[in-house]
Amino acid sequence: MNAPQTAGFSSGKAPVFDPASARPAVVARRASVIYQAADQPVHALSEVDLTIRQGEFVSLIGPSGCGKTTLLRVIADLEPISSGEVLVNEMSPSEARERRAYGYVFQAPALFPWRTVLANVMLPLQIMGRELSQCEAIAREQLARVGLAGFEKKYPWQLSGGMQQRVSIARALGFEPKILMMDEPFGALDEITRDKLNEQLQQLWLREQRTVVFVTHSIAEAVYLSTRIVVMSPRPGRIVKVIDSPLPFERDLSMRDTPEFARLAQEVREALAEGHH
Ligand SMILES: Nc1ncnc2c1ncn2[C@@H]1O[C@H](COP(=O)(O)OP(=O)(O)OP(=O)(O)O)[C@@H](O)[C@H]1O
Repeated sequence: MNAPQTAGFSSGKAPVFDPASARPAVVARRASVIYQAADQPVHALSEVDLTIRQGEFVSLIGPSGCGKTTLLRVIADLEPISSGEVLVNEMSPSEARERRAYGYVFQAPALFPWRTVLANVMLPLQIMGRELSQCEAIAREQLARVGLAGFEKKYPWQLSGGMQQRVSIARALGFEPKILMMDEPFGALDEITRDKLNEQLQQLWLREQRTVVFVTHSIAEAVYLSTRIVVMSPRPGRIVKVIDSPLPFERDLSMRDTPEFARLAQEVREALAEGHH
């Protein structure tokens, strides 16, 4: 794993995770998921071993059907494992879910069209039983963090796709989850919007030091955002390579033109190709 890179942080800003001392947020040991389909069982995940440390930004990348979403769902207690073990903050995924460890952002923003932007972000906090004024204050703060101050009274359908996705990120961050799970959150967006959101998400991660598990099909996105890239392969769904990023924690989009970025992208591409054989 890489040495912690703290250069460039302004004073008073804590460095992002130190791999040497960070505790494991997620541990999977020989975790398998077999779906019982009508004709034959589907090995969606086969003996996956993976440790994700607190504060890491980990991307899962691989071709369709390699088990990325299944792995995300297993970690978030949305899918049981058939065998093996998964621990989240040293608890079972269901215990972690009860303690509201997760924030989940899906490919489609999944906002309620009849609720305003503010009311959408407030909803999970209200369900948790927080006081209304507190819910509103937190929701306003989270919206400001994703650059949506001033849009509180709008309805989701009055916003662009990228803005809607920022609302769902604000909603997921509202109850301060320890782990942010993101399943291809920007897959449906145009490239320019996607670049902008990638940049904002990277800055958010840098600021908040939250653990992020991120599913993507895009090599460039995985390389730009991640501290570690998990390359997966289908039939059966498995991990073929885990790549530590040598890039510094502070990034901007121009970094994509550097030789280091190109080298890392090439390494991911090769691992994906190997997994296809
Ligand atoms: N509920 C289910 N019942 C049966 N098979 C399933 C179920 N969910 C997923 N699968 C199968 O398990 C495998 C892994 O699916 P999964 O959605 O995790 O892959 P993925 O890598 O996220 O794919 P994509 O990139 O297309 O979203 C696939 O072969 C899929 O068809």
